[in-house]
Amino acid sequence: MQKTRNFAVLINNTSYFGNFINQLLKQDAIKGFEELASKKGGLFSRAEIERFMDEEERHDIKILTRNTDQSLKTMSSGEQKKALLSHLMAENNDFLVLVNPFDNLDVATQSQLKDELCAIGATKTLIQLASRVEDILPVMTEFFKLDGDVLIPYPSETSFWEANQQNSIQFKGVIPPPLEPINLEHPELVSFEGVSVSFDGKQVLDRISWRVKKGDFWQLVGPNGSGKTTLLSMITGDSHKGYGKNLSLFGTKKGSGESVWDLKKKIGYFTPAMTDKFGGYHTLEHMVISGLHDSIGLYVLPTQTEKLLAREWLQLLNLHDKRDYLFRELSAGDKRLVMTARAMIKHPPLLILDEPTAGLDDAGAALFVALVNKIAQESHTTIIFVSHRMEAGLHPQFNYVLEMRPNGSVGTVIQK
Ligand SMILES: Nc1ncnc2c1ncn2[C@@H]1O[C@H](COP(=O)(O)OP(=O)(O)OP(=O)(O)O)[C@@H](O)[C@H]1O
Repeated sequence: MQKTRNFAVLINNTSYFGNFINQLLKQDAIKGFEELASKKGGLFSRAEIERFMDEEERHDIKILTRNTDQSLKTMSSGEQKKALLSHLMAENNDFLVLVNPFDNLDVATQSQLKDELCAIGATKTLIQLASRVEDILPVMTEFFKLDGDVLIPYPSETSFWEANQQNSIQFKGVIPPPLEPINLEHPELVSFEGVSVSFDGKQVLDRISWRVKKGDFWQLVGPNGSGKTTLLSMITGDSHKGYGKNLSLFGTKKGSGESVWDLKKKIGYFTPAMTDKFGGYHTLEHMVISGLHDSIGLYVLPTQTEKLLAREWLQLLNLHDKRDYLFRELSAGDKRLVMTARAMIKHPPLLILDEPTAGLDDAGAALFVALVNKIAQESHTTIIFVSHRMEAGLHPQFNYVLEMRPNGSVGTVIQK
């Protein structure tokens, strides 16, 4: 029997992969992929999950979650991906296009999905678009790179790997200081003491005790569905689950006076979803300055001092030449650097980065990690970095590891 041909397509933050995917799914003939013309394909991607989520929320149409009462939105990333994959398999497609299939997944779920995809790839053609070379499935037989909208074929697997090695990256310059430092009296920013959380009678977190102090650098790690987002949303005030629990933020017991707005002033927050639905018709300069006004995008005239500070940040990020570009014109990697500068410009006591490298290519992730390490070294800001992937090169002082148990996740501190 002839071996199935599977196609790896390396993408980076300047690849126009939307067009390529549309052509594949419209059954057009694409050079190098001719055998797929007139075949039926399915799409396995984050955007597809979001499309189904929209269907549920706006039109009340449950497709991926037909067999459960839970909504797609409240499922963990792993649960959402499983639901999409079984839907695609039931559709009996001839081929599947996978877009960064392992993003947002913890190590164990990644490895399960990897096994499942390799098994599928033995009989069904896979086209894997990958931003990270380490994600490329071992069943791939054909290798391409998508540069802008140009598909570059590699004559062999070896030539592909040789051409795509990574080098380490450094920033030049220092982290610009804040306009007005925010002074905190209390040395402890976050203190969970035996906090448990349940949803619909099912316990998700079991007696969490976690203390985060001034200047700490933490990585929060845990499998999909272990409760990382739930923990973070109690800190940022986006979940009411923290009230009535033994949780103190910046020295004040949650629910005893401080408004969510007061809390948000002390926290810089970034997660890639923040800009997914954002039009981005603001210049880079205004985006960075907007962090001083707690908005995304600037809706007031900036002062000269604010402009000077934004200039320093953009110079550090090597984006000063693009200061008048619109945010939407940037690559995904550059957008995240700008959003981090925006979150960091006032040097908040706490900076939370929720899966900030998901979907970035190797170069983009390495640059992002270098910026976070630099912020940790050169500022007094406490960092909580959430990521499933042990980012090569990230230097946290501690890991807070959530481990799933039948009665909810328990947490362990690991000093690095
Ligand atoms: N509002 C909600 N209603 C019902 N269940 C919920 C709700 N929010 C979260 N859950 C459930 O709680 C568990 C923990 O979810 P959470 O999103 O905090 O995990 P996570 O570690 O952030 O996952 P991931 O890494 O996939 O994002 C999951 O089983 C999820 O389905």
